[in-house]
Amino acid sequence: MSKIPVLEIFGPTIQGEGMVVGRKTMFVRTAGCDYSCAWCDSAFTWDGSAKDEIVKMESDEIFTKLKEIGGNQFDHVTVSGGNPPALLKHLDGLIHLLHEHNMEVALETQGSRWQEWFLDVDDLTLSPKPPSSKMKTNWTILDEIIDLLIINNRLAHTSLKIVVFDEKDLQYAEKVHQRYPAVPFFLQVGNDDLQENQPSHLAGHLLEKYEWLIDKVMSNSQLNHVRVLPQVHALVWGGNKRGGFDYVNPPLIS
Ligand SMILES: C[S@@+](CC[C@H](N)C(=O)[O-])C[C@H]1O[C@@H](n2cnc3c(N)ncnc32)[C@H](O)[C@@H]1O
Ligand SMILES: Nc1nc2[nH]cc(C(=O)O)c2c(=O)[nH]1
Ligand code: SF4
Ligand SMILES: [Mg+2]
Repeated sequence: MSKIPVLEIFGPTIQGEGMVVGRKTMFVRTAGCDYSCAWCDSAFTWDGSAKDEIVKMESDEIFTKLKEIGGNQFDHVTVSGGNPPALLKHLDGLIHLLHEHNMEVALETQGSRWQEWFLDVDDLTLSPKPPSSKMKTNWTILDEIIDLLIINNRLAHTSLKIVVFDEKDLQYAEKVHQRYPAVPFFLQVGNDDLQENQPSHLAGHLLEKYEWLIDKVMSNSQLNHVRVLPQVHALVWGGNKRGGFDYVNPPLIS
C-alpha cells in the first residue's frame, strides 16, 4: 500500500470548471506540483505554506473521510492538486475503490506526466499552461499522453482546458486546439484577483473578463469547435483565498 498526501477533502459542491461544469462532486486535493504557475489559485499545495497540513492517507481512509463528510449525497469525486499524476503512481487504488462503490472519478492535471490509470478516469481534464503562467509546455509528453488516450478510445472521457489571461494565451490556446483537434476543447477565464474575498466584487470583475474572452473567441476563426466558461465557483463564492469559497463543508481531513 502506498499513501497519498492529501491537503483537502471537501464537498459536495459543484464542479466549477470545464467538461462537467455544474456536476455535483466531492473534491480530494493532493499536495505537490511539478509546476509553479504565476497565477496558481492553489499555490498552497506546492509553496510550502500548508506543508504541516498534509495528511498521508490510504485509499480506504480517503474513502471513509469522503463518506464522513459527504454522506450519501454524492456519486462523483474529483481529484485535483497540485498535480496528482506527477507524484502519485498509485492513485489507481483510490480510483478502483471509488468505482467499486459506483462513484465516477474526475481528474485535473496539466498533462506533464502520463500515468496508466488515466485510462480509468471518467472525466479527465488536461490543462496545459499558457505563457502567462511562466511555465513551458513539454509538447513531446503532451503528444504522448493524447496519443495514448486516443489509441485507447478515451476521447469521450477527456478534455483540454486552457486558462486565458491575455492575447498571447489566446494564441497558445489556438495552437493547442490545432494540434489536438479531436479533443473536446474548453477556454477558461483566468482569475487575476486571488486576494478578493467578496463574491460580489470578484464576480463583477470576472464577468467583465468573461465577456472579453467571449468576444475574442467569437471573432476567431481558429476557435470554432470550443466552449468558453468562467470558473463558476469563483463567481458564486468569491475569492480564491484558501477556504474563501467552495467549502459547503469545512475542508476537514484530520
Ligand atoms: C489548481 S489546478 C490543479 C490541477 C493541475 N495542476 C492543473 O493545473 O491542471 C486546477 C485548475 O485550476 C486552474 N487554475 C489555477 N489557477 C487559476 C486562476 N488563477 N484562474 C483560472 N484558472 C486557474 C488550472 O489551470 C487548472 O485547470
Ligand atoms: N468548485 C470547484 N471546482 C473546481 N474545478 C477544479 C478545481 C480545482 O481546483 O482543481 C475546482 C475547485 O477548487 N472548486
Ligand atoms: S500546474 Fe496546476 S497546481 Fe501546479 S502550479 Fe499550475 S495551476 Fe497550480
Ligand atoms: Mg480550484
